[in-house]
Amino acid sequence: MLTGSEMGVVDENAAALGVPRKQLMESSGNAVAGAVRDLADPGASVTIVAGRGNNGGDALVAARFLDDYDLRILLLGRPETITTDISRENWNALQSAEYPTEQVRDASQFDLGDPDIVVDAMLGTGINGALREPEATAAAATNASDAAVLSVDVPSGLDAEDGTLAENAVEADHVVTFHDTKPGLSDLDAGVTVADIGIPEAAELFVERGDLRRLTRDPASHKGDNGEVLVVGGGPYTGAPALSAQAALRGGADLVRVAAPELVAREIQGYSENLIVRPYDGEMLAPPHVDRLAAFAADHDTLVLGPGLGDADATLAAVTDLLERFDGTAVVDADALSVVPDVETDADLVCTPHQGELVGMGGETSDDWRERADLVESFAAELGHTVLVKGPYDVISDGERTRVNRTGNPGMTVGGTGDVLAGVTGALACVQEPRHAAAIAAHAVGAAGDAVVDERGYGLVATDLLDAVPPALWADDDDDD
Ligand SMILES: NC(=O)C1=CN([C@@H]2O[C@H](COP(=O)(O)OP(=O)(O)OC[C@H]3O[C@@H](n4cnc5c(N)ncnc54)[C@H](O)[C@@H]3O)[C@@H](O)[C@H]2O)[C@@H](O)CC1
Ligand SMILES: [K+]
Repeated sequence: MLTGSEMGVVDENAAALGVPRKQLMESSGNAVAGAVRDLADPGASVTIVAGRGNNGGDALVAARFLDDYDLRILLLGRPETITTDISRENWNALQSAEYPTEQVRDASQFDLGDPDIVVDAMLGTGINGALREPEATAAAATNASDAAVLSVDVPSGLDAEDGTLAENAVEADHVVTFHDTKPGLSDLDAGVTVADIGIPEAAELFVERGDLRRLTRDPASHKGDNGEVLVVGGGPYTGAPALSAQAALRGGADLVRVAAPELVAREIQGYSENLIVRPYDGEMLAPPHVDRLAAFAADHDTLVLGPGLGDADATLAAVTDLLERFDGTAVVDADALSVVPDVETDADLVCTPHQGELVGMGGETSDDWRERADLVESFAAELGHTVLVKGPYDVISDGERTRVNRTGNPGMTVGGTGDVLAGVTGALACVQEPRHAAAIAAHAVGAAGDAVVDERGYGLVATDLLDAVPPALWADDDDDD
């Protein structure tokens, strides 16, 4: 099952793979026509009630496949108010080809007549709230008629995010939905058909720009609403935690703090005035620090644990202890990864190993990315956490669902890029499910690296990625919806 917004992600991923939505609309329309044929023989009267969005567009396409039926095509509203280019193009095609179209300029003009079939294409996944006019009147007339009602994608009035049905929704007898079923459809007293509209499986497997649609930023949000990240790192190394923390800021977090040993805290602060550094005594993380750190960590949305910590026994013991006392989301990277297989924690972990670290954790790898994807999935299931294995094809899995990211380039084998990835993942995990955070971060950091190399060639360094992360996350690349 896919929600309406998940469907938007998949559909834009399909476009990124070269299968644009207009092609999908053609398939959807064909599927709608097929469903009409299943209900009545040629010659039957079919009234298409089309809204102004892409749901209506699907039915406008269907009309061209139903030349042997007695058609009426009603557009709810004026053609100038059609909301998408592809729907408008399909409307214009019907005009040019002299199909029997009519415009319903306001609800009082709506006359459904007495057709054998009503194709309900008023509203699909783009609905918001109860039906407004003229859809409300059209839905009431549809519900009152004796016609068989075939709804396109969802009955108009069904919210495909949560499956709730508006009180004035269309009462469908049949639904032809696209690609996958939607929330709420199984509760209806209607026959539901799922039509394959030619979305490649890769649109769900590969992380593509459609995944960036999950990122939203509330215009009314306040400092903190977009995430507070605590980076626990540093000791033997200072650059790594500074990179992760700056990357978390570039990844959209509001507040990023670094907890680091006193010995190196000033040095870490010295890299950037954007960082807030909280020192703890000594020169490396050790068990006596955990009490204070655990309390501090609880005030943050996510923890990024590992960058530059080193692998001293005392440090790893402290990492274990900290994870056992934490119940939020933690991105675990670098030396901290080695404790994960044995740790008992209520936290949701996102582990970000490269293939060497994966093997060190007890996972298996393979040169073949498909095989590796399967291995990572099993390993994530075994751990009970999300795993992002870095490589030319990054594999992200929570043990049940597995994604593959293909951005990035050989210039990114340089040190520090993993710290950047951990930081961006930590930021995104403040506002996304862990698996989405990891997938989007892998995609964006890889794309940032690609942008830097496109511009300047190889020889990139990790700090180059920082500036390139925001456009890779938020640049609006949307073509047509
Ligand atoms: N996303 C996808 O993968 C695909 C989507 N397709 C179709 O596109 C549909 C979604 O299209 P859109 O996003 O354009 O949205 P819709 O066609 O569902 O509706 C959008 C329009 O409805 C208006 N509207 C919203 N709430 C309303 C309410 N309560 N009362 C009256 N009007 C309201 C909006 O202002 C907007 O003009 C899907 O349901 C499906 O039929 C297909 O063409 C193929 C692929
Ligand atoms: K509909």
